[in-house]
Amino acid sequence: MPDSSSLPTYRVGVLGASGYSGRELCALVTGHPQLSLAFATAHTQRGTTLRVRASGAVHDIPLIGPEEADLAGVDLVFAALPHGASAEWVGKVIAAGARVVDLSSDLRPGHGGTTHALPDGVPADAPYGLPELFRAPLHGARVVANPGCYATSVLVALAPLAKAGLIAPGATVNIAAASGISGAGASPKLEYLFAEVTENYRAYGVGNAHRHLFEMRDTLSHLGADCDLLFTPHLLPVDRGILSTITVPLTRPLADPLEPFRTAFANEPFVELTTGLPALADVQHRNVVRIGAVSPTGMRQPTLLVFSAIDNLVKGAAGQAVQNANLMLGLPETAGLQR
Ligand SMILES: NC(=O)C1=CN([C@@H]2O[C@H](COP(=O)(O)OP(=O)(O)OC[C@H]3O[C@@H](n4cnc5c(N)ncnc54)[C@H](OP(=O)(O)O)[C@@H]3O)[C@@H](O)[C@H]2O)C=CC1
Ligand SMILES: CC(=O)N[C@@H](CCC(=O)OP(=O)(O)O)C(=O)O
Repeated sequence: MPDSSSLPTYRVGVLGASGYSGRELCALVTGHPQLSLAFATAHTQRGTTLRVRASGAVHDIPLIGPEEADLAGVDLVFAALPHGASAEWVGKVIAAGARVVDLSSDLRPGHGGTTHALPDGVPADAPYGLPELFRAPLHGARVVANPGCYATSVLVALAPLAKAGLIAPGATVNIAAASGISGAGASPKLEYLFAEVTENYRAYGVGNAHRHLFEMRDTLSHLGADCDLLFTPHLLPVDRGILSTITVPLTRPLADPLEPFRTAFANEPFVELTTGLPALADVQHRNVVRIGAVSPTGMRQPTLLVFSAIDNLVKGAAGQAVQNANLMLGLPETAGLQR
């Protein structure tokens, strides 16, 4: 790895810095050896200050309106804006000549199931920023679609099985995933208030109604899987983290349930395998996917249970966005990221 003092420094901006992903991005950028934060924007919270901790110090960052941001004066912009609002700003960043990582679903495969036309100049086929599966197109890319948080946890867990032809054709892969409340964004909605979520646990988006199914299906079929997905997200009363429990009907039994993952991820800095079971506490504040697998007994159909844990705000959002930015800018992929 090159000595970081010999690498250039890049100016970056964060759109949506007052949101949960945006705050995490500001902290990561502030602590990154090769990135310098040129601007951070907010919508209703413009004019206020964001306090982040990075490199052992507290930093106060002024939040400006997005219209005031000098898009042409930066090398790269992170767009951490709501779906729908994001594509318009991605178009403005591209027109200003900067690179952009979009954290919303607007540019992802299947566009989160929406049919809205993208603004002029915004590519409908931006590289999907899941480096562990599709690294090559990210090197030097100008626009990258950062994956959804659930999709990251599920796709990293299923890709090795899909690529090895291990998922039984025509079978249903059952995904039960639980997310911390920060996954819903800094929303003032009643259903996310403390008194509603604490001491509680419930499913939502049931019946394959969640927008992440589009990017999961698209990606898995691209990797050669021919299966149905049954995806049921749940709301867990913790701040951050996603645990996905995935039941996979196999084409053949596996002597070592982790073998496909050891082969696929031998050299991946941000994938961890465990012979035990991954837990949220293992991954919070870290840019990792932690995977465990078990072969259940008493099944007629060969089956694998895969468990995948991530921090939704780090590997599921801001950390993955910085990992993508590192690749886009030609920096070491791990620069500025906690493993
Ligand atoms: N939370 C998560 O775990 C993940 C989120 N994502 C995606 O990242 C994006 C950001 O998510 P998250 O951080 O949760 O969202 P938040 O709701 O927490 O934050 C949204 C941000 O966008 C700003 N904003 C809202 N509307 C507009 C607008 N019309 N124009 C300009 N700025 C606006 C808000 O400003 P203000 O607060 O000042 O009003 C805020 O800074 C979303 O697309 C989300 O789906 C992706 C993966 C995981
Ligand atoms: C708990 C919770 O509500 N989570 C969000 C997922 C957030 C995310 O990663 O996805 P997007 O970038 O596609 O919004 C949800 O289910 O909509």
